[in-house]
Amino acid sequence: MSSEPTILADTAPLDLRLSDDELERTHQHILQFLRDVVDDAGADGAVLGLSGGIDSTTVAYLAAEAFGPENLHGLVMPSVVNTEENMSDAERVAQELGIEYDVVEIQPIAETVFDTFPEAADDKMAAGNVYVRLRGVLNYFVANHEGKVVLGTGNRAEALSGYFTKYGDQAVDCNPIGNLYKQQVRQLAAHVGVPDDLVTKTPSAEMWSGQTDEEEMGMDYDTLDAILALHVDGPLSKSATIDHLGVTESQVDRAVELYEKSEHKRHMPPAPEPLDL
Ligand SMILES: Nc1ncnc2c1ncn2[C@@H]1O[C@H](COP(=O)(O)OP(=O)(O)OC[C@H]2O[C@@H]([n+]3cccc(C(=O)O)c3)[C@H](O)[C@@H]2O)[C@@H](O)[C@H]1O
Ligand SMILES: Nc1ncnc2c1ncn2[C@@H]1O[C@H](COP(=O)(O)OP(=O)(O)OP(=O)(O)O)[C@@H](O)[C@H]1O
Ligand SMILES: [Mg+2]
Repeated sequence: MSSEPTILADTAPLDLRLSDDELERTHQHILQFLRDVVDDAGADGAVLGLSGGIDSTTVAYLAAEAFGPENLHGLVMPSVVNTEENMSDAERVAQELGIEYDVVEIQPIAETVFDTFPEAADDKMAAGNVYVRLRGVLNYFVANHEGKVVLGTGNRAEALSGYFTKYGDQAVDCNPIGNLYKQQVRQLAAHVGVPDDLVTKTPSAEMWSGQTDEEEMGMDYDTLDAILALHVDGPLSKSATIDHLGVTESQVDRAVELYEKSEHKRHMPPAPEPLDL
């Protein structure tokens, strides 16, 4: 007997989208969250990296609304792995919102790092993580100097699947959209006025040329969101999840694998238990 569900195989993935009322309440809740983060830190606004992708664009729109565009500083940080389209979209976002922004070419900095261990530089994952971590260094360089906090752009699907670089794009002071699954981020993006072409753009971590999140993770975000929400983050068993969503066993296994392998990224680094000395 095949383990592939037949009756439910063509059903749409679980729709996690919020109602209009829920969406607006979420919007206001995040605005208040952002104001509280800045106030509690006694900060003079915030810094964030702008990639031209939906997550950073949505956070930029929310932050500009929460505490004013004059208090937001965007950093666009291109290297050889970024497309010109994404980098010009990132600048377009900053210009549209009227926020201060700088374009910082990080390729020369990355080359200095790569020269230290040339064999590691040929490892696309290790090298890709260098770009991500360098952006974190620059975000904090500016934040320290300007008395600002660093805004994260991670969403719930990324957090649960560990789809981020440890101490790279994870190195932030708060995650305003951290409770939202990717499909909810898309919904909120449209709600706050993010241009359509950015809402529908294919998600990419851009750690190497041509990378797409969905190809690397092995499924589209709607499917990943749904498996995470129902099974990893929710009450359904594996077989019930397969039946309910019409997904394959290997897709559920893959989502669980991503979750379990990244457990270490969701905790402070452990130290040995205190000894009874
Ligand atoms: N069990 C364990 N306990 C404690 N530490 C453990 C560990 N396993 C690995 N580690 C440590 O973690 C390191 C691996 O983690 P890490 O350095 O993060 O690297 P890794 O998880 O291998 O790669 C990052 C992943 O996140 C994706 N990403 C990154 C950045 C942005 C985005 C995006 O969506 O924009 C996506 C990227 O495409 C890739 O799939 C190991 O080298 C080791 O130091
Ligand atoms: N070239 C870049 N310049 C500045 N910041 C960047 C750049 N690339 C990535 N980032 C930062 O790293 C974050 C994580 O990247 P990620 O790809 O997950 O988000 P995104 O690009 O905003 O959206 P999407 O996931 O849809 O591509 C970005 O939101 C952004 O803050
Ligand atoms: Mg991206």
